[in-house]
Amino acid sequence: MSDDEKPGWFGRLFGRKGTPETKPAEPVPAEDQPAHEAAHETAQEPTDASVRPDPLSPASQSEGLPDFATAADDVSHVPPPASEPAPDDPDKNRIPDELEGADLQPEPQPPSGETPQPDEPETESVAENPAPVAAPAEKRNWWSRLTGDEAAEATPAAQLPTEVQVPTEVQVPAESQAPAEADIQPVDSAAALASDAISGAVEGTEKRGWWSRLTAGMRRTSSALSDRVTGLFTKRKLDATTLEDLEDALIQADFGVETAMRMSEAVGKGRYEKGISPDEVRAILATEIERSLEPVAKPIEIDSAKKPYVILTVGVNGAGKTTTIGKLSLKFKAEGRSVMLAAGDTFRAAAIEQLRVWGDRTGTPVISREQGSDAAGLAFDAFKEARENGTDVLLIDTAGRLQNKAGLMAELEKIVRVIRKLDPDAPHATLLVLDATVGQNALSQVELFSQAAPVSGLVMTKLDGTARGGILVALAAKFGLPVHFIGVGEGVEDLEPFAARDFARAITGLPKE
Ligand SMILES: Nc1nc2c(ncn2[C@@H]2O[C@H](COP(=O)(O)OP(=O)(O)OP(=O)(O)O)[C@@H](O)[C@H]2O)c(=O)[nH]1
Repeated sequence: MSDDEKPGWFGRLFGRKGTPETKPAEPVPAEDQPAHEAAHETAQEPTDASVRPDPLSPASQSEGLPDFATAADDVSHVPPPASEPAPDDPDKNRIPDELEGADLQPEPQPPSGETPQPDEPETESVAENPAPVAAPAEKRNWWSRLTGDEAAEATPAAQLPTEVQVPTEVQVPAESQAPAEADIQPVDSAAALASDAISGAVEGTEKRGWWSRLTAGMRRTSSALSDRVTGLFTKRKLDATTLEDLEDALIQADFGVETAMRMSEAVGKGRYEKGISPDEVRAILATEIERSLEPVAKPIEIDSAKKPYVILTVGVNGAGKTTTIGKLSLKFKAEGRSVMLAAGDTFRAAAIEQLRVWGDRTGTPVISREQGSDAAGLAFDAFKEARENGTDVLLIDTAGRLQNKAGLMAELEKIVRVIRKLDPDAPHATLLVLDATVGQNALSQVELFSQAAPVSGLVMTKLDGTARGGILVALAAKFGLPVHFIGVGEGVEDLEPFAARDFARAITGLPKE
């Protein structure tokens, strides 16, 4: 069979040759979307269809399958956003009246002691030089502590099939507040989470370089891919069947149909009926992957003329937003920048707690309010305070939300509208945090989050929890959005700026150049 006759993935699926993949859709800027007037939202969530963009053809073979995230049950009771605040009231260091109490109505979790005063937001400033973190008596990973399973090494996500992976949610009672002292021991799951991530770095218990972390983190994907390549190309001449099998292996690793076809064609070019070694194939794949990723591997650039440089983080539940903010705050501080955190995930007590602990441990001020406060108002006040303090970077956390829930996405639009009352260019960066273990669902997350917020870059977490790390290449091919950071573990050193060559070599199992 010649090159031309070789059917692609769809061709083999439907018995046709070379069916082209659906043309990628451009992410839609929030400004181009009809304004969701939050006050007009009803408590009833619209159906998926009402928020999907223009009927797109399936972007992948997994589209149309159940959304992995719809199994989550912690968002259905979030009420719609309400009206906007008055931005022209500069002296109020609290939620503007128009916003006060009008937004999230979480499940009641009354604190055990005093009732927080809505007009006096809890604003925590932590000393710039935190005490060293105490060594935990026994270092176990988060999942094993949560489950009590000593043997558990893999993350929960790593143990579930892609389609049903719903990130672990741990509800922490509101009364579990983090003490202000810097030498605290974790008092709850959220605190433990942040504490573990930081303590690994502070104590230097795992002093490994990034390449070692990256290759270890990518091992599930690289082993699966490498094994297939070895199996396919050892002592075999290259023919159409071998290339089809390679294409299938690449699709299984979530590279996307179009990219998989392009990569297998690159391997086959001029080599039909000749021998090719597995290492040569890996090298060709690595070159193709690097070529795809090079244009999107862009570091985040903090414009120091903007004080603060406002970074909004968005994403679905459990994608790793809060953890990423904690890790980024350490990086920015290490660069000599002053940082402030805004606990805009006002929906989940554990998330507020988690960010406070990150703040305590990294010596970063955290603006937080009681659970259920209005997130847009909090973001507005944090921005104002950071500006008054001359803070370099303000990182705003937001509640996890499913990309197909219109009410929650409208709330995100509201946060953006509200902070733009202080600076029309804000947020200066909007990072969409994507959990690699969700596979092809990440494509729809990019599309739909881009409609609610001006997504300017991606952070991909949990590449260590999946054998389908090729999704990053599929995302690059489809959207071309900058990839700023990738995460390969829970530790603070497991998030690093994205480098195309390193990633390409790690995912194909090649040594560092
Ligand atoms: N294995 C692994 N786990 C990660 C990574 N990044 C984050 N996590 C874990 O993912 C879990 C969820 O992270 P969070 O930061 O709480 O996620 P979130 O997006 O803020 O969650 P919500 O508040 O529910 O929206 C935590 O257990 C993190 O430690 C990563 O790169 N690898």
